[in-house]
Amino acid sequence: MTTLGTPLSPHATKVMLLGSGELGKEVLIALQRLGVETIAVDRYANAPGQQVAHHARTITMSDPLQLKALIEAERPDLVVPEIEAIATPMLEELEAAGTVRVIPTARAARLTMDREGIRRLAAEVLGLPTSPYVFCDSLAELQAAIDSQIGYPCIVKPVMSSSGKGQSKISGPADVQTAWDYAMAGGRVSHGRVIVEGFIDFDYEITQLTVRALGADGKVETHFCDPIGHIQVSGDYVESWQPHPMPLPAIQRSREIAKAVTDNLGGQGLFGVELFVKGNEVWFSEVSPRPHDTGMVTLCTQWQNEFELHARAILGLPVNTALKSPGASAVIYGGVDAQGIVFDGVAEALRVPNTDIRLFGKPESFVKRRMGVALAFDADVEVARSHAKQAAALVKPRAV
Ligand SMILES: Nc1ncnc2c1ncn2[C@@H]1O[C@H](COP(=O)(O)OP(=O)(O)OP(=O)(O)O)[C@@H](O)[C@H]1O
Ligand SMILES: NCC(=O)N[C@@H]1O[C@H](COP(=O)([O-])[O-])[C@@H](O)[C@H]1O
Ligand SMILES: [Mg+2]
Repeated sequence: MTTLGTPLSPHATKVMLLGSGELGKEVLIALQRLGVETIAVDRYANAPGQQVAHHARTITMSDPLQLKALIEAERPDLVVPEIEAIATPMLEELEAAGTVRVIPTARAARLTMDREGIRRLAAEVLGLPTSPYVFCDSLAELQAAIDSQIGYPCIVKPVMSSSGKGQSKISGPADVQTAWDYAMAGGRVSHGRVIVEGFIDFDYEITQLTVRALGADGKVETHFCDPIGHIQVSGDYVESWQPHPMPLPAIQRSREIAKAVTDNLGGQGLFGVELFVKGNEVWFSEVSPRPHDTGMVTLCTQWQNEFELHARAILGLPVNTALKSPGASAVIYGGVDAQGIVFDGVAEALRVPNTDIRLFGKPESFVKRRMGVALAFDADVEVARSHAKQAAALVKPRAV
C-alpha cells in the first residue's frame, strides 16, 4: 500500500530533486499535484524547478560533503537525480546506510553518471550492440585508438558531459587536435578522459521511454511508451516527435534492448533509452535513468507525460503510457548571452494551430542554452512537426 502525506506537515512525503532544470521542474509539478513536499536543488539560484518547489537549495552537487550534509539535514523519503554530475558514490553510501532511497537506485545513478560505466555495462556485461569505442586519457591515446581500431569518421565526447557539450565529429586526421581541445573545454567536471566512438550511419534515432513501476502484486512491471523520433544538432536535441513510424521487428528489438538495460539498472522510475536504428538493426547509445529532453514532446502527446510517469512510478503508483495524440516538440534557444531576457512573439506562436509552449524561466540566457520548447499535436505527426517548428521560430528571445 502506498501512503502519501500532507506537504509542510510532520507526515509529508518529501522528495528531493538533485538538478532542477526544465525536466526537474515538470517532475516537481507532477509531484506537487500528488501532494508531495518538494525540495529543488541545483548549482545556481532560481533554477527553473526551484521556482515551483516548496524549498530551494543551492549547493555544489558534485561535492560529496555538501551533498551528504544537505540530505542529512532535509531527510527526504526519496532523492531523485535530475542531472549526471552528482557525487554518486556518496549517494551509494547513504543508500547503503539506509539514510535515503535514491531513484531509480544509487548504482544506476553512478553507472550513468559518466559514459564509461553505462557503456561498459551495456556492451561488455549485457552484450548489447553499440558503436565500437575506446576510452582515452590523452591526445596521443586518442590518435592511436583512431588509427588502430576506430577509424574515420568518429565521434569524440568527454566521459562526463550531456546535451552534446564538448562533443564533435572527426572526419579525418586534421580534426583530431580540435576535437580533443573541444572535449577538454566542454566536460562538466574536468576529467581529461574522452570516449571515441565509431560513427553509426543510422537511418534515424529514437528515444524509447521505458517505465519500471509497481503492479498490483507489488512487483515491478516494465511499460513502454511509443517511440520518440528526434533530430540532434551538435549532439543537442532540436526537434522530437511521437510516435516515430517503425517496422515491427525494429520496435521489438528496441524494447528488448531497453528491457535488458533497465532490468539491470533496476529500481522504479522512467528511463530514456537512446537507440540508433538502420532497417531492423538497432544499436544502444545511452540511457537516462530519468525523464529525457526529447521526451518533452509527451507534454502534448500522452495522457500521462514522462514527468507524471516518473512521479507515479517512484511513488509506487500505477502508470498508463497510452498515446493521446501524435505530436512534436521544437527547442527555443536563447540566441543571446544575457540575464533576464524577454520573449517577443509568444501570442503569434500560440496562434499556430494546436500549439503550446513552455518557457523554463532560466535566469541567464546563452546563445545555445535551451530556454523553452514549443509543442504541437496533430493527427498527422508531420503536420505537428511543422507547427512545432513554426511556433518555436516565432518566439524571439531578446536581451533588454
Ligand atoms: N557513435 C555515434 N554515431 C553516430 N551519431 C552519434 C554517435 N554518438 C552520438 N551521435 C549523435 O550525437 C547525439 C548526442 O550524443 P550523446 O547522446 O552521446 O550525447 P549527450 O551529450 O549525452 O547528449 P544528451 O545528454 O542530450 O543525451 C546522438 O543523439 C546522435 O545524434
Ligand atoms: N540532455 C540533458 C538535459 O536536457 N537536461 C536538462 O537540462 C538542464 C540543464 O540545463 P542548463 O545546462 O541550461 O543549465 C538539466 O537540469 C535538465 O533539466
Ligand atoms: Mg544522448
